[in-house]
Amino acid sequence: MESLNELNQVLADADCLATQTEVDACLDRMATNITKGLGDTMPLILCVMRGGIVTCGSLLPKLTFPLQVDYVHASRYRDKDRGGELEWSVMPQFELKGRVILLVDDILDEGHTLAAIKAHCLEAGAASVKTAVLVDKIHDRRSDRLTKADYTGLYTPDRFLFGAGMDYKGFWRNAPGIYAMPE
Ligand SMILES: O=P(O)(O)OC[C@H]1O[C@H](OP(=O)(O)OP(=O)(O)O)[C@H](O)[C@@H]1O
Ligand code: HPA
Repeated sequence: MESLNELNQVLADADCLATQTEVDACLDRMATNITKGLGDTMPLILCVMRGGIVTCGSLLPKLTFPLQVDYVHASRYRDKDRGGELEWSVMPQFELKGRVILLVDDILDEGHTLAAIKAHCLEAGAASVKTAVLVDKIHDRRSDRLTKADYTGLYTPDRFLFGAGMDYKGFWRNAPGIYAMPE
């Protein structure tokens, strides 16, 4: 386990790529576009735990139309900075058949996580599955199963990020804004 000093130093040494004010502006834009696209579909919002909790929790009060909320828990990084096999811990509990679904996550990195969850929802009979991410990381390792999200907050360079739901070794999901580890 990292020490308190080490974790405080991580934040102090990191580069802030987006302040909380900038993140909030991105969330406002996303909410406007989601409302335009899904406002009359009574969608089921699926929060992708754990990273999606901050983006989803921040977006929900900005979506002023009827919707339902559930979550999935799937992880492929755990506390590491490289992705592995996707491990599902919790499947959605709501019936997915016939539903318009919006998957909400913190980051689209290589794309395997959202691609797999989207495929699961479609196999379960969802009418359509859209994706919303706060961050899209720019690089050439993106899975061709999901090259871009339907709703994106902002784009970042290919650096290890934390804050706004994204973790550094399990910590700092709560950091206000988006931070990159020093290069
Ligand atoms: O596009 P990908 O390369 O698949 O990576 C994106 C996923 O990685 C992170 O989850 P992680 O596996 O770290 O679990 P967490 O949500 O518990 O942090 C993040 O929250 C996304 O769900
Ligand atoms: O850059 C990242 N930071 C934290 N979690 C992540 N999951 C995928 N990419 C990242």
